[in-house]
Amino acid sequence: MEIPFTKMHGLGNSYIFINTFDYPVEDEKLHDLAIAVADKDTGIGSDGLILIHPTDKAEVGMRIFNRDGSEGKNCGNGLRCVAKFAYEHQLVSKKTFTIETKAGNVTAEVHGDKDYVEEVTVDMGEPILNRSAIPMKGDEVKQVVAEPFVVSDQELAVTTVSMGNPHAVFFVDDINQAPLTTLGPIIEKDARFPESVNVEFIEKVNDRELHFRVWERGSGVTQACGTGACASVVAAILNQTMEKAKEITVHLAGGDLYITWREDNRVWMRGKAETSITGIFFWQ
Ligand SMILES: N[C@@H](CCC[C@H](N)C(=O)O)C(=O)O
Repeated sequence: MEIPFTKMHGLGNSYIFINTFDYPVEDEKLHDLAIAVADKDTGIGSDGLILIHPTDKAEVGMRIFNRDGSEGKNCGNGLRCVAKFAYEHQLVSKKTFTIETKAGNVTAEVHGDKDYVEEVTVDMGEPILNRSAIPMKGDEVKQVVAEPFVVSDQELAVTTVSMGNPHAVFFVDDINQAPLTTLGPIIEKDARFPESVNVEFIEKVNDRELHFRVWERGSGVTQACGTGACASVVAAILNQTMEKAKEITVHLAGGDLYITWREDNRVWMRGKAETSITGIFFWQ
């Protein structure tokens, strides 16, 4: 198969995008295709695969597959890239439009023009906080905030947030010492999270800034995670270390995102999206 693709990234969180308006791909091939394109040696190299697809539920649809071929329900960096692609390729004509995800519809606004969209703002919707909806095992509570969490003999405190996909957020004193590659993969697969979990470590810099590192479910360490940055700001506010309705700058490994948890309970994200390669992927 010769598959036309575009490689895009949000702050270094990179995906291979296939425009299925022009090039439909059969469902049963997507798991293997995601693994194939993501492979840096025999494929293109990325954190996964994203389909930009037609839908009657929104102006454009997005499906995201992690590096291991598993499907995620949401992807903040992917959404900004899909919005940029859709506007620059004239799949949509207005600067504000809806995108369908497996976690529901979101509204995106592009900043720039048809030749070059530089930034995108996305209304990421309301965070989901009930333990059972994360999902996380244990007695039902409305919010899991700074709950004791022992893993590999270490006593941590976890705050969990779903942005349509599950996140476990941990505060650290020094982001450079965060146990990303040691505890990240263990927490991802911890039995308390029946659907696995994305793992974030955050360090508060001041009332308006956070340092952030992520171990993503299905992809491992990535340079950035948009839903993770939203979840981390919600977690910081739930822990009463930051305030609602103020824009927080999240410093990710690949750059900055600007996140606000508004008084109406919706989380807004603003940040860059970039195109790096277009080409043809040859797949046997
Ligand atoms: N990188 C993404 C999230 C991708 C999906 C995630 N790994 C999952 O399985 O939930 C983002 O920018 O949000």
